[in-house]
Amino acid sequence: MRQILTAKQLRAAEQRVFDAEPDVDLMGRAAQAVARVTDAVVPTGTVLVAVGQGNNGGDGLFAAARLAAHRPVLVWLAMGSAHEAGLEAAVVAGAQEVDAVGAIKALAECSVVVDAVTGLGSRPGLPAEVETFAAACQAQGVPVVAVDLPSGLGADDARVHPSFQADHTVTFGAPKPCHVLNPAASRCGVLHVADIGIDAEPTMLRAAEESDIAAWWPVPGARSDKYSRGVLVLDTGSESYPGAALLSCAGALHVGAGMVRYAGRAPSGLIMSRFPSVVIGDGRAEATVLGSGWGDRDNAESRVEWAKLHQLPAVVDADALYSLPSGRLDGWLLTPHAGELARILGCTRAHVESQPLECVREVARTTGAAVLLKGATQYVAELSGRVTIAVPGPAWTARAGSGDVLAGICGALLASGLPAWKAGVLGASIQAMTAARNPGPYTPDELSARMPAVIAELAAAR
Ligand SMILES: NC(=O)C1=CN([C@@H]2O[C@H](COP(=O)(O)OP(=O)(O)OC[C@H]3O[C@@H](n4cnc5c(N)ncnc54)[C@H](O)[C@@H]3O)[C@@H](O)[C@H]2O)[C@@H](O)CC1
Repeated sequence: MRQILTAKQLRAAEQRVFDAEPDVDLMGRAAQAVARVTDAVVPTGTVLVAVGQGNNGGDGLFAAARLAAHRPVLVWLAMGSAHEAGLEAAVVAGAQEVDAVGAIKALAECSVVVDAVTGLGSRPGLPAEVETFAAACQAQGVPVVAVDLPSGLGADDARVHPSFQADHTVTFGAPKPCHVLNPAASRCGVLHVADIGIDAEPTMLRAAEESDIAAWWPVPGARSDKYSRGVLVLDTGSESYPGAALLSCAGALHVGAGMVRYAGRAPSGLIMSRFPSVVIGDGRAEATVLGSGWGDRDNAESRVEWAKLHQLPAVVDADALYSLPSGRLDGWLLTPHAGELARILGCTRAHVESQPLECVREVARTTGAAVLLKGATQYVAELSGRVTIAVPGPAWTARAGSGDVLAGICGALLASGLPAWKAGVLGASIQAMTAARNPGPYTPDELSARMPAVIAELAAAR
């Protein structure tokens, strides 16, 4: 599990290191990591280091000094002044200074640019000259290694602003929100988290890794049976949208539900012809899935209320999200995408996309349910405000039907006895991981059929 630290938290962690060891050279360690990644990404040719006036520029200058020992290095003091000791070290090592015009001209011969204009202290956006330079790097296809974060982004911000588009970003101690929240994360390229001796303490924002998914996956044991593995009732699909019923069955069955009952309105013959192990009708169950493919169902409220009355943990998806019963929904998992979350909150989709953490936490706080916000980055918020980001995957899954499969997956995991937040994180992650291992435009049901192999791989790795 990776802890994600805000700029303030990282600075506090840094201060603890300085308090314990006042002479520690964190900047030297940061510079070493930047130089190492730069050499690994583009081993030869001229390096152009764009430098700002703060400590991020200092990292860049000490990295320039290291690089100048074995390859040509140019430095551009983009904000006029710069970290004095860093500049001296770079010049002594042989780095050549260029001005703004020289920096743009030099791009034609450079093999890599190091962006050390701003880091943790970054205000969003760039001065015009730097913005022109950043655009020129991209237009000319010169690879960019960003120090801590692509200058122009805000460390704690999901939004994009005029910024560098990095191919690689070297950050220190722990990822910051901009490295994991989209769309900002899409400006970071490959993220390298360098250990410079700063410890990341547990925070309210963290990112799950494949090892977590392997450790948490509910693998049956010698004494397991269909009931102990969990019975799931699917109330999904409708006459208008029978496909959603099939897709939720596919999701639930392919991640190992002990038993799936189908109690929705799609024709039972259709379900049986595709999934003969499904039992038709209500009955004993440990969890239910509501809403996928309901369309404009007339008794939506009463069906959702029914689950609450029977204290049946529910995955609430799609249209059922607008029929939530009053009171706390402890143990439930809501699975909205950004548009659905916006409708629940009464705000715009753009607002949800620019403030995903705040929005997903708000719905978890007001309902008591865990909330899985689906999208390019998938967040699971709990009542406590803790947010776990699921393992990311490729955009191949961004298509109709993926959400129906995901609801079935999460339902099976909920029925197995997992807490709702964990069912959400595991469900979103297994779909993403399966897509990553099977790149291509597989349909959501085809992809679900490949999940058992991924789950077997995870189980074998424990
Ligand atoms: N905090 C830590 O634990 C460590 C920090 N280090 C480095 O220090 C950095 C933080 O240093 P600082 O606090 O000096 O902050 P920055 O170096 O990020 O930037 C602060 C300076 O940039 C200017 N600035 C802010 N936004 C700007 C913008 N959009 N365009 C142009 N100029 C802008 C500010 O006026 C200020 O002078 C980190 O990102 C990292 O690179 C490392 O040396 C190692 C450890």
